[in-house]
Amino acid sequence: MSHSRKSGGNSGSLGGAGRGPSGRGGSGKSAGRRGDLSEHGNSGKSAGRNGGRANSAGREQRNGVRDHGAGRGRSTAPAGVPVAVGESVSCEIIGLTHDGEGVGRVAGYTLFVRGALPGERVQADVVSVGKSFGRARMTKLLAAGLGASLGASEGDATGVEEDRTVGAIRVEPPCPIYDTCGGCQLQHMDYAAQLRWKRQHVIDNLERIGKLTVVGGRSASVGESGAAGESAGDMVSGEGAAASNRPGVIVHPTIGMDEPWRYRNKAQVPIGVIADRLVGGFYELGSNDIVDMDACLIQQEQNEESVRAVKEAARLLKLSAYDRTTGRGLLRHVVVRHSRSTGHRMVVLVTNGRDIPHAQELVSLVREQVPGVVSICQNVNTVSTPVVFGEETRVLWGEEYIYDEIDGIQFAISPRSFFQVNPEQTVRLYGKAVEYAALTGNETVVDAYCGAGTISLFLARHAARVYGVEIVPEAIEDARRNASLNGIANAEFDVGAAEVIMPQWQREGIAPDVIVVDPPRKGCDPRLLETMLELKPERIVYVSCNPSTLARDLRLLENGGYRTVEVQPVDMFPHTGHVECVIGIQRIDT
Ligand SMILES: C[S@@+](CC[C@H](N)C(=O)[O-])C[C@H]1O[C@@H](n2cnc3c(N)ncnc32)[C@H](O)[C@@H]1O
Repeated sequence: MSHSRKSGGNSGSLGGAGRGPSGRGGSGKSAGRRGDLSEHGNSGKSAGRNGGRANSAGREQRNGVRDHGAGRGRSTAPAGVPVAVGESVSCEIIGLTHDGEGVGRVAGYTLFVRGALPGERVQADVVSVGKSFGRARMTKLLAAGLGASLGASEGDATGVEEDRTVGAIRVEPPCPIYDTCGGCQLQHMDYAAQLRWKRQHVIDNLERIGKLTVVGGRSASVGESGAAGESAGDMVSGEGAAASNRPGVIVHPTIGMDEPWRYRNKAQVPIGVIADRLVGGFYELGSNDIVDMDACLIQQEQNEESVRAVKEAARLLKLSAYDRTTGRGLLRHVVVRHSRSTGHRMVVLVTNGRDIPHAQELVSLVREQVPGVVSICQNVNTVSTPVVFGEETRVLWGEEYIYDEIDGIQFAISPRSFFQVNPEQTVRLYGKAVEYAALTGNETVVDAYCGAGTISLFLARHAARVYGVEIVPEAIEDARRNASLNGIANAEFDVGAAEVIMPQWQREGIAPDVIVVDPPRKGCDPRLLETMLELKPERIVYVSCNPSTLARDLRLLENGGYRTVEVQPVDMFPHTGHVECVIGIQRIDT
């Protein structure tokens, strides 16, 4: 197909780009080891993980343990709510939210219980109550949860068989700071159970929000939308729901990792001050306080080493740390990347201002202490915002990017480019995307939300032509560089919002046979979905990091003449509540 085209569209910040464990929320290890029914309740540890700062009332009244309905809870509850703040209740846990809170029921009222797992019965202190749900923190495990509560087992390709697992699902989290760090949410859950829960979480969203019929699925029993505030359910009408003459959607077992630790190739570490000392680690669960941390079990060791080196150098040179409350201080974040395939490392200092005192000494110290470092960059961010990166990036020493390789394709990655953080699982994720695209070599393919062109280049090996669109200009520069680096001539890229660029392409006569979308957590823009329906590609492949927005978008596609054929969850972020999947979607009249 020939056409003339111009680049255009917005240049965006990376604010909406990030995904993966960024980590608020979490679950506690308060209630102890696998199979241990009663020993570990009421430990001081549980407080850090469970109620955050809002739970002092619960703590004060912990001795007033009682089953729901009797006792001395304070009557702060709205009318008709059967529990009160400070009350200790016993409840059954019937589900798990995406941020790792157990979903409990007390007399029909929903309590989100931090630290509790599906199938367990727990004692919990109520820390807040609202009209439709409340929050509690677990103080004691009363009865263990069994794997059967999580839906079908792994190894069951269709989801039709029932799970036969009866083992307890609670394990001792190996991380020593799991109680306080907000990075992981599921370390206290057996890994096989995590994989089953992730699949079930996808099914629940497809059924509840997408109104899809899933082979072997069950109706979602409890909505999480009220708590999470990010469910897409409200945006979907019941119209066109679950057309009964269509075959059900197959949701495959989650593809997990053989060794689900030390997988992250990128760390993004906030810097702050505790007792006049520069610290860096993660935000404490439910707060803006930074936990100083040198080791993280889901990070590649090389990243820990790089962050440690920067912190030590900054302390030695007496660089100031950014104070979020006053807006003063220099060093805001340290972002590091490591490539297992090339051994290359990148260090990015995100600073509140351009001038770095002793910049050359800093660079020398980092180079001495970080083997394999090929790129030391500075990104300037002077705005009071939770977004990590500012608009200006410059090289302090070495290259502008590092190289990585996935399945024989080389990638140059610059500081602000999105690049999947779990390289081992990325091969599986992209492999599925290519499989569901079912390319013969003759197709025109669009890759919307293409980042640094990663999926595009995988697709280009099997397609006639690939068009990628992405909102971050540097990522598109990377994508173009990556195409030429690999001698791939049949992929081209435009900068801009996919919902703006796609209609332009449509006017220019580009008619894709297959469209791949891989949006950020908020899902696809409605204008993009509309354009996709007008373009009528034979197949759509949706890569999603958020089952609720995925389900919302699938409903719109189904109403527009498409059928969701199969869903493959891939565990990109073990021990966190994040769930990634690839979806094969077919135009009904094909
Ligand atoms: C989940 S990432 C996927 C990147 C890529 N497919 C990959 O696997 O590396 C989502 C990407 O969408 C980009 N993005 C966010 N909003 C966008 C928009 N409206 N139009 C185009 N790209 C957008 C982000 O910058 C980010 O690179």
